[in-house]
Amino acid sequence: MIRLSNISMNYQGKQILENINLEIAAGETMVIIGPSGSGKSTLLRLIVGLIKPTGGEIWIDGQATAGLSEDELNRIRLRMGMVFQYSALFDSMSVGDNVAFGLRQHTTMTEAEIARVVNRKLRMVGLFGKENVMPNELSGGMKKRVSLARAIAANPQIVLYDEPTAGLDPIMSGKIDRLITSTKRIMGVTSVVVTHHMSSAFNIADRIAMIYGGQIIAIGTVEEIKGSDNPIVQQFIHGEKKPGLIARRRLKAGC
Ligand SMILES: Nc1ncnc2c1ncn2[C@@H]1O[C@H](COP(=O)(O)OP(=O)(O)OP(=O)(O)O)[C@@H](O)[C@H]1O
Repeated sequence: MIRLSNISMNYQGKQILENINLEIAAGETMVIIGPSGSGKSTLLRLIVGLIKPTGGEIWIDGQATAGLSEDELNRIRLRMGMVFQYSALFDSMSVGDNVAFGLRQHTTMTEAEIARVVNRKLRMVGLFGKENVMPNELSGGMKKRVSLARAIAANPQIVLYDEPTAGLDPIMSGKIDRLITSTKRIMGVTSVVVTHHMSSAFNIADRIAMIYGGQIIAIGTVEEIKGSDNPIVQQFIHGEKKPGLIARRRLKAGC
């Protein structure tokens, strides 16, 4: 389980997140939506421990992360895998070496064991036999899948996805959505997914949280979010421009 308690985050005095409270149950897929710059990626980086909050506490499986030693934090990080925006593969390494990277760094597995895991994870994401291909030979969708294979190589309990379908066509986006869902089903992972694609959000989410103005302004199941009476949420999920401005006008006009 992931619990954020009164999380705040400032960058150079600019408040990005303010008193965020969020609980994500084990095995749940939580999708985070919100306008560009609202702090969605920041939230993921806080959960994975790449940055520290300026206020509040983060709990992973009942353990508060503040005050832990670097060793203890590393043990928690090993239970998480992250699929970064733009895939973030190492261009000079083959697909197989990219997937093996964390296993070589953080485990005592033999090369033969690592090769078996790489093989299995590439099969899971539909890239069986692509170990020796270099990243620059792959399409954007294939890179995302390698990135997912790398994220799940060490059998994490939590997988964080930063815009996994950005820049992909609808067919490949659908494929990635199904992979996120099958990874949850097969491995039982807890997933946190940041996306701009509402169709993806609706396909994969157990619950959706919307960040706006540094706060979570709505949280609920797909049906609850679709039926939200918050005009900002409605404008965002229907893709209208300038949600804040239009919403304020509508609220003023009482419609
Ligand atoms: N390291 C940093 N230093 C200073 N400001 C930062 C840093 N990282 C993010 N920000 C700022 O924090 C705000 C939130 O950024 P973040 O990337 O979390 O938003 P986002 O909702 O994920 O945006 P997008 O949907 O465009 O990816 C932005 O205004 C961004 O410029």
